Amino acid sequence: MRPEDYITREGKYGAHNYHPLPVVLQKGEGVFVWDVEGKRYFDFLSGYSALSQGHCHPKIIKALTDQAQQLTLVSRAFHADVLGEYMEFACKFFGYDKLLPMNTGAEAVETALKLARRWGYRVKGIAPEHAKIVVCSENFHGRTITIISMSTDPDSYADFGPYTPGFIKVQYNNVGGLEEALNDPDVVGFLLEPIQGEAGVVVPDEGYLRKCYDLCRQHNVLFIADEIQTGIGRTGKLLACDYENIHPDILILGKALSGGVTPVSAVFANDEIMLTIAPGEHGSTYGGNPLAARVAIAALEVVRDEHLSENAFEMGALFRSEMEKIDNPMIRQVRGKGLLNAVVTEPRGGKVAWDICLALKENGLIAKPTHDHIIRFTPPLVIDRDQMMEAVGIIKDTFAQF
Ligand SMILES: Cc1ncc(COP(=O)(O)O)c(CNc2cccc(C(=O)O)c2)c1O
Repeated sequence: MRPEDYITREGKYGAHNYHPLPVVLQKGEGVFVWDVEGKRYFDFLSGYSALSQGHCHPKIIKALTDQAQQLTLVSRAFHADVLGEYMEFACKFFGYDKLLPMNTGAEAVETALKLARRWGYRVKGIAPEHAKIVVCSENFHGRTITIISMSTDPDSYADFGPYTPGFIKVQYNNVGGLEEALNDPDVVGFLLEPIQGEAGVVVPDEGYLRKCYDLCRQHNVLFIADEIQTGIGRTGKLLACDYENIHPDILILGKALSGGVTPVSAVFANDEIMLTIAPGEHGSTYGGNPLAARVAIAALEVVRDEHLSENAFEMGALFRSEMEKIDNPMIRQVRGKGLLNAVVTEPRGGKVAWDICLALKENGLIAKPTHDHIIRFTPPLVIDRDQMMEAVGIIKDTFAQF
């Protein structure tokens, strides 16, 4: 089959809920993927930061295949030997009393919202049905109806109403907006991304996170960090919150928690919050399944043992310094932290970011625009200096074509 035949078949039998770049991938290893015709590409999207450990990392794949021949699922009706091992390992890894295991990021975000509301009623003492959660403009936390009820992006929420109530929207990176919102005594939590991923790698001002955290402390409001995209080494620290020495009351992780091998997400909190949910009040069929548990342990061990946070910090600095050398009127800004970076482009001569991504693909590197004009560059954190310089060369040569 030709690549276009694969694409046609997907379009014939699949929902049209994505607009992928016209490339059909068949194999992945480390920072590279190969298409059905055997052409190699640098993967500079990494499954939107899920593949931080690289494609098909041998240690994670071994954990998957070993466990797959042992025990894959028992449901939570029974115990499984590896679940407690994973819970202890991950809780100590991130410094929390407990975790609640789920599968997708959206499920973990929904879980965090339920924990915050439940804590608000049972601990803070908010009147029933009155709990409110503050969220940020241009947020992206997933695609469920409650989550898009928090969104300020019409592409996410239009014609999916009626919407879930109980959210106050404030301007991201604006401490005053949060301060005003926290005057409402019914607020139980503040949910944010430490760096906004889908908004186009929007990095808030230095000190923003710390000021918000301190305001939440002053008002007995839970600081809820969605680190699904920024977490687990992506920004050059284990968590983006580490840049400002903040320990979120509720931490939400997903994506790289399983190294892109199987859906694994988790919500971390200490007992005062986590134990407000009693047996039978929340969960999921696959949440915490033995396969997920074994894979997640391996994925975190890779981040630790291969020093991926530190590598992301160094390679990210190299990437941004090289990008800033490109003298091209289409480049308006280069921004990011660690290996969560983006190039903000300007349309020129009828060409836009999509055209640049098509040309990058032809030159052996795949990346995708977000919001039309922002190209996100997020390679696996295992990328080494030589690979980074080769990829930067492709990007420079491509911009030279525009
Ligand atoms: C910060 C953040 N929070 C929550 C989610 C939702 O995770 P799940 O997708 O696993 O439910 C994300 C997801 N991030 C993300 C980024 C780009 C595309 C897509 C997509 O839905 O195709 C998702 C995310 O980036």
